[in-house]
Order: sequence, then C-alpha cells, then structure tokens
Amino acid sequence: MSVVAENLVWGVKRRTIVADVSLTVASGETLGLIGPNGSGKSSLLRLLAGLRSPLSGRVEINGQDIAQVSRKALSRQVAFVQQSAATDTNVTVADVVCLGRTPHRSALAGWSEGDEAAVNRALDRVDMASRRKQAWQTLSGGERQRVHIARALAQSPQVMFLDEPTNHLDIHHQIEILRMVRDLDVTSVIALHDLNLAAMFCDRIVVLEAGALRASGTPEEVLTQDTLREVFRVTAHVSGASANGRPHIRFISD
Ligand SMILES: Nc1ncnc2c1ncn2[C@@H]1O[C@H](COP(=O)(O)OP(=O)(O)OP(=O)(O)O)[C@@H](O)[C@H]1O
Repeated sequence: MSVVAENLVWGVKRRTIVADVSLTVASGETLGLIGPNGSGKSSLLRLLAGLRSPLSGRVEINGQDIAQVSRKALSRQVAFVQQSAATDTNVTVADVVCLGRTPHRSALAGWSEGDEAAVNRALDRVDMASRRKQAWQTLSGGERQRVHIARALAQSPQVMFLDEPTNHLDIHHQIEILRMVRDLDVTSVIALHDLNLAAMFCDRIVVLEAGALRASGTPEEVLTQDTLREVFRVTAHVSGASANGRPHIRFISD
C-alpha cells in the first residue's frame, strides 16, 4: 500500500509545526524520517497515520483519502508505534499484544486461532515469546518498547508508522527490529535519530528542518556532509557507499 502526503500543514495557534510537506512512500518501501529535535517528525507521523487532522493538505493510503475512512477501517490497515506509549499497568505482556487484534474482531466474535497465531508470531518476532505471562509493569524500558512493536505487528498492518522505535533498545535489538521492519512486506515510515541506522535500513530518507522538508532521496543522496552540517550542526565524514551500497557517517568531535 502506498502512502502519499500532499501539502500537509499543521500547527498550533500562530505557530506552524508541519509546513507544506509532500511525500510519497511506495508500497513495501521503508522511509526514514530524520531531523533535529523539534523539527516535526512526530507531528508529521501523526498526520500521516490519521491520528491528527491537518489544517490543510491530505493523506492518501492506497489511493484513498484517509479523512474519508473510518477509524476502525483505518486501524485494520495502519499501525502506529508511538514514542513511549502508555499502557494500563495491571496487564500481562500477552494482554497488551492481544489488543493489537481489536480492529479485526467484531463485538460478537470469540478469540480465534488466527488471532492467537498472530499474537504468537508477533511475540516471537520481537524476542518476547517467553515473557507472555510477565506483568507489564515489571518490564524494562526496552522490553516495553518491543512489546509495543509486537502489538503493532499483531494488528497485521499493511502500513506501519514508527516513532523512534529503537529508543531504549540495546544495539542487538535496534538492528533486529529495524531489519525486521525492513523485511516485512509492509510499507513503513520510521522516525529515527541514529543516522547510521537510517542509512543501513531505509530505502529512502526524508530530512525535516523546522517542519519543512529539507531533502529527500536515497541515503547516499541525503546524508551528505553539507546536510549534516547545515541541518544537524555537526561535522562529519561520510564514507562513500560501502559493499552494501550504504553510506557510513563518522562524527568528528573537534
Ligand atoms: N500539541 C502541541 N502544542 C504545542 N506545541 C507542539 C504540539 N505538538 C508539537 N509541538 C511542538 O512542535 C515542535 C515539533 O514537535 P515534534 O514532536 O513533532 O518534533 P520531533 O521532530 O518529533 O522532535 P524530537 O526529535 O525531539 O522527538 C516542537 O517544538 C514541539 O514543542
């Protein structure tokens, strides 16, 4: 399923936070969203996922204007992994992941084998199958993050929006989660701070600066020394595409 945003504008009071952003994500593509703190990544993700309405502009998922699609219908197609999402404390890991099945169930239908299989597969994918009975409030920050990703996977989405999904994760799980998202047959948009991980796992990257789209293209096209200096205010050496065709950034401290 493709995602197309046309001239999205959003803000509060007189402040424009997302400034006329247009982008296209092809079906199955992994798009990285990068930019400094406060550049509008989370705000743009929420607009793309239909969690917030733009002041102007529109979002189409699979050719349909999401403003015309019901919440429930949208949640059968679209999953959103929020930055440090809250969850009721008195539940188990399995309870949280089972919630991912809600959009696919009718009020009268019981829990099906298909639901159970989707939950088990999701727990397996994030390496949490052995913790299904553990109480949510006893999990570490990284484990909670992985369970939230499992809930999104249990939703069997065709489009995933992920806001800093590698927050709290150790390097093994950062790589595992991003590799898994890239390899899923799902269109995804991922806000990321780690530019080398963005280079490794994203097909294309969009750079936001003060709410506006500053650059977009392949990692090699976008992650240039000039962009890093001008947008992120860092000095860095970018080595050309290595064997895997991805640039590598080395930050220079003085
Ligand atoms: N509801 C709101 N009311 C007022 N200001 C807001 C609101 N939502 C976002 N902002 C402001 O808009 C700007 C963009 O926020 P956003 O969370 O989208 O940035 P971000 O790029 O995701 O940042 P970070 O990298 O720090 O997570 C910030 O300055 C933020 O304070």
